[in-house]
Amino acid sequence: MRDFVHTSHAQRVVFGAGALAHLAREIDALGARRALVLSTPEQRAQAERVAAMLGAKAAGVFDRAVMHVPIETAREARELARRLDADCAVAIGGGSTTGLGKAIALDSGLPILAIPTTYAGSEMTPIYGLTEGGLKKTGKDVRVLPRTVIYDPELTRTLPVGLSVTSGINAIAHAAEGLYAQDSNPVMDLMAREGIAAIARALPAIRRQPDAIEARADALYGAWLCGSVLGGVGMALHHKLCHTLGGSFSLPHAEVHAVLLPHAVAFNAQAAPRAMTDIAQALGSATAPEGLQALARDNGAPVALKDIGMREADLDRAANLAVANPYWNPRPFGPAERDSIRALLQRAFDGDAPR
Ligand SMILES: NC(=O)C1=CN([C@@H]2O[C@H](COP(=O)(O)OP(=O)(O)OC[C@H]3O[C@@H](n4cnc5c(N)ncnc54)[C@H](OP(=O)(O)O)[C@@H]3O)[C@@H](O)[C@H]2O)C=CC1
Ligand SMILES: O=C(O)/C=C\C(=O)CC(=O)O
Repeated sequence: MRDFVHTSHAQRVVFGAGALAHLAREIDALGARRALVLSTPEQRAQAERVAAMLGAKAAGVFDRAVMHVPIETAREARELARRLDADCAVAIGGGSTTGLGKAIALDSGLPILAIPTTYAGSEMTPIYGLTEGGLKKTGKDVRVLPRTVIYDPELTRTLPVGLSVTSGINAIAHAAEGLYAQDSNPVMDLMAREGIAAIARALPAIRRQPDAIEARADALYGAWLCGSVLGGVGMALHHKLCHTLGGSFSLPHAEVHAVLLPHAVAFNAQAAPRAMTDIAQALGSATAPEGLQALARDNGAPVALKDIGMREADLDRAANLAVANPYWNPRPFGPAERDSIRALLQRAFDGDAPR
């Protein structure tokens, strides 16, 4: 048994088909009076339904959430929360909406109740992202950690199959990197293995029948576990590459995770053999990188950066950016490994097998 330190986060999780019905009870349990409901513009109708469920406890709806939380949007939402005298925020949607809630909490300490409708996992982490002047910055602050999370698989039935698959792999990425994180521990490892296995069995079932509630529940359960791993331990090479390509080249978040994960894991294979065994076993595959690429390909997700908007001419700059300020990784990837990272990105660009 390794020595380890584990910090538990205080969060309340309400899980189950139809769990949204407990929303008003959960607002009371938070000790809040007036909730600002957050959503993307496209999910406004759903946010209004949530506000209607809250009745007098709803302070209003702010429907401007977009990916990567532009600072201007965060400021507008903070100001509205102040003007409406909201004492909590309800974020219903994917990681973009949760991220907006976090931006409000970072400034004001307002408690967040998150109702995730994708598998991104942000609701379980104290990590926030903010984009200012075209640059995305991430940080950690326990104030942004949602206090309550309502996981209702009914709300994910409408998530398109393509997004379900890439978002599920986004969640798996948290667990995979958690297994080789510098500060990994046996509790996080358990959650990571179980989370990967739950999502790996859910995605083919969702592809066959997108509104199958059992499969949707499995995927959301997996997202909870994998998100908890991201919230509990550090990120490594894979997340660094995704943040570089998402933040500086505007590639779509979940898709970039789906394409890069097999390649980042292959890069780390020799440095993290125990994690490789765990990932492969959870996927039921011969090796971790093969299993991850097969999970994407067999379920119709993209496997090449060239298919999700990356320009080959930008690969050099992407490699430079990624190695300039590296995250800890079991196999270091600073400026001295720049050519290996450039080669990894080329394989991911072409959709080659990971190695
Ligand atoms: N801080 C953290 O710990 C983490 C942060 N993130 C951040 O979260 C963002 C990505 O999150 P992600 O969830 O992938 O992206 P979004 O929240 O942008 O959601 C992706 C898409 O899913 C659609 N959608 C969401 N729920 C449903 C549903 N139930 N039915 C139909 N469509 C739905 C949205 O549609 P529409 O636009 O119509 O609403 C949107 O187009 C990034 O900014 C990333 O950095 C991700 C993981 C962890
Ligand atoms: O890459 C991820 O899925 C995890 C973390 C982030 O996206 C950080 C953020 O909130 O921008």
